[in-house]
Amino acid sequence: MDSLVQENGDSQASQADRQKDRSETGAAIEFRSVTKKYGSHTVVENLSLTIPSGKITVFVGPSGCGKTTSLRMINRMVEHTSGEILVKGQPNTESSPHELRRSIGYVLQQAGLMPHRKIIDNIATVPYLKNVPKKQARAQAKELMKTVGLSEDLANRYPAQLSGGQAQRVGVARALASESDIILMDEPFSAVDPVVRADLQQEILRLQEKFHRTIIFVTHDIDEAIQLGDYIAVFATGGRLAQFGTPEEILREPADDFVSGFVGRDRGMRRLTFASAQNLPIHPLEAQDTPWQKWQLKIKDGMPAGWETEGRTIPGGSLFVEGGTLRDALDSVLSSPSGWGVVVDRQGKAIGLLNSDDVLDATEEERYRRYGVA
Ligand SMILES: Nc1ncnc2c1ncn2[C@@H]1O[C@H](COP(=O)(O)OP(=O)(O)OP(=O)(O)O)[C@@H](O)[C@H]1O
Repeated sequence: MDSLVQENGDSQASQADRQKDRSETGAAIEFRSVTKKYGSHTVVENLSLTIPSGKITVFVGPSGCGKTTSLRMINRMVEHTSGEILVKGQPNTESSPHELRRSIGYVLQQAGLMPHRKIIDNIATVPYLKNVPKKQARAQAKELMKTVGLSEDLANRYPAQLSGGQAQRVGVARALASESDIILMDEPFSAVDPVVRADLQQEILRLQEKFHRTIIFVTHDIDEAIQLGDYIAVFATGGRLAQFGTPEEILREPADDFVSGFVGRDRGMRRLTFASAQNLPIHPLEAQDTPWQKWQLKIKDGMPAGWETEGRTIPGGSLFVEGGTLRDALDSVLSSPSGWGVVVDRQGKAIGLLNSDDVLDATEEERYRRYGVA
């Protein structure tokens, strides 16, 4: 298993500890020296990787680096050339591709819904195949529609009558209906616009808190990987696993130039995603409300409604939802026209203000805590 976290600069001891943790929580899937070739072309090279149960593991990397191939080898949609893939401890070659596909949920980029079947029947596909009585399967599918935030009114529509985001929710509901504890997701949100995508990402995190499935999620977007992954496997061109670790580990200590290039120049900003903003002082809303200040926060029905200056109202910046990260806090002060970040509660009501000096000091403290030097 040395290649699991190869070259990532961690001490051998901490690698061993992490590996131990994974085996204690149970490995859902294990790739053992797996290679995939098409003719003489190697698309996945000697992949060794342990995917822990009940967590989201993201495969990320540039186009053509073998992420989808690696995902598909799990349920034998693609057969590996050499090595071994264990699914819950059993070599996947011991089950037929047919069995594997029924027992492992799969969500595709275009949701992969059957166009001539109603939404409810699309969701109930696997239960039908398993001979669950139709009435029961449909009742369960309706429940799942609620779970993934879809209105029951959509049950009798056809896939072409849904938006991209709704179709993806149906895809997720269908994967949950299979009651599989392993779900493969291949770029499921790449075809929807950024706002819907952010909603769907939140939905996955919410569902995961409830269901604790083993999710393997493919994306080429490092931000999506950081947002969703408990663990991230970074693939490099040529089907090589460049690094495996938590998002924080990968941002803090990229294993090589390829990984550091891939995680990007603004990885310092991304790292703030893992720093809590809980110690930041929240100033009262009145703090900026002084005659000598140019800006005044407008509030309507308790919600922030922009900043007023010299008789003009200017839309506010991003809001800092209480309990957010240091990255959210920094964004709220940088994007606010007044330089004050607006703190809201979970219902969106304005409850206070962040001061930019406090936030910048906190980013310095975070660096100090991490590296031990100012
Ligand atoms: N059936 C096939 N026959 C030959 N080559 C293939 C086949 N399927 C995939 N490949 C090649 O294998 C490599 C890896 O493809 P794969 O789809 O796994 O990459 P990926 O990292 O998922 O890329 P993307 O993000 O673009 O989907 C690519 O060079 C691709 O052209």
